[in-house]
Amino acid sequence: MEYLILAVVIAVVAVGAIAGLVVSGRRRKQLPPQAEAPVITPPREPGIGEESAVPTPEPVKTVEEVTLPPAAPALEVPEPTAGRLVRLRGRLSRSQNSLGKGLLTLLSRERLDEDTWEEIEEILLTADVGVTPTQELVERLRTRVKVLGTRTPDELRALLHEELVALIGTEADRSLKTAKHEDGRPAVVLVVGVNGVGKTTTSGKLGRVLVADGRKVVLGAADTFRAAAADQLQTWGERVGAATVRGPEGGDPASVAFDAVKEGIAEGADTVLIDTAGRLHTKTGLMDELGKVKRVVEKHGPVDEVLLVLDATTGQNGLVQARVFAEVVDITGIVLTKLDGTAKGGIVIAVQRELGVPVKLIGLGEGADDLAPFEAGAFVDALIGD
Ligand SMILES: Nc1nc2c(ncn2[C@@H]2O[C@H](COP(=O)(O)OP(=O)(O)OP(=O)(O)O)[C@@H](O)[C@H]2O)c(=O)[nH]1
Repeated sequence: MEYLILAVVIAVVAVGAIAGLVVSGRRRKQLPPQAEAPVITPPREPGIGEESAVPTPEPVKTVEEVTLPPAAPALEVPEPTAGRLVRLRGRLSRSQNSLGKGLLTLLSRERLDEDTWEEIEEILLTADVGVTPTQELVERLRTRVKVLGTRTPDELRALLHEELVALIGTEADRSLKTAKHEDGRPAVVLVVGVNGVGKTTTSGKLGRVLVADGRKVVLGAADTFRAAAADQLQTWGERVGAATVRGPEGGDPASVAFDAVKEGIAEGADTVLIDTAGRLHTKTGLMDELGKVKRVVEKHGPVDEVLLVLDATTGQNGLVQARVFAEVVDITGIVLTKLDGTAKGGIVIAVQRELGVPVKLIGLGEGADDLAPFEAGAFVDALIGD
């Protein structure tokens, strides 16, 4: 009996074991196939010239509202300077009517008696030609008209043209020294004159003339008397992409001028154009201050041009001012402004005679490009017509 019980137990255990093996085999079959092991490639060694650090992904940026600065205004392209006087010749109409046409009418009279010559003289003096040049011109015209005998209008025009051009002079060097020096230093131009003659406007217009001629320009606002003058100059500069150096209102003009040249050197500019004051905050005289500005600027090197701005409408007053300025600084050229608003075009002749310095530029209006290089022939053409 005991054997029987033992046999039954063994049989049960055996059956249980077999059943367990079958079930576990089935289960094993149901397992999903093992996923393939990922291939891990070691990071590539950086090549020559590549970044050694492993690039980290850019942090994700969130969208955020920003106010963009207003777009810079487009730079203006100034008109070329060549031929400006011809383009602006109509602006000389007041001088043309009273000086040019007046002279031609008188010279065309059948009989040129003493009274007529006196009238001719009167016209020249009224147009501010000046006493000595007037006498010289009348003398030459008298002689040449006598030689000519009968006169056609064309002959008279040619004669007057020739004599006026000779009086203005064609020998003087009217070019502006605005090219960079060989050592890389920029040319320095000082713009001087009493207040209200148009210095700041002229500096701005001249900046445009230079930009039109391909120069890189830095402007110096050394007129620290009038804050608006510095603003005005800066606006002129911004229109054509020229930087402006300025100081505090009432500051030292010489120090602004010095800094402007320093900036011009640092920027590799061709020309530094310095607008000076016509009035001062300090008790120092205008002329003392101007002398100081020039001396301080010359610590960088000699000044290349000193342009005296004169208002053509002020006539003989302008000549008095010119003399005073000439004593303090060596004027190298004259700018006659507001010739569009006067019949006194003859001032060109008088002022050159007075100072022995050529008129280099003339202002013929308030427009940005209404400043023209002066040419004797084109000027006389405009006065007496072709
Ligand atoms: N019609 C005419 N007006 C001009 C000419 N040049 C300058 N002006 C005007 O003259 C006025 C005086 O010019 P500014 O440049 O401010 O004179 P400024 O000499 O710098 O004066 P301060 O800064 O006070 O010393 C302005 O209204 C200019 O527009 C010109 O050629 N023709």
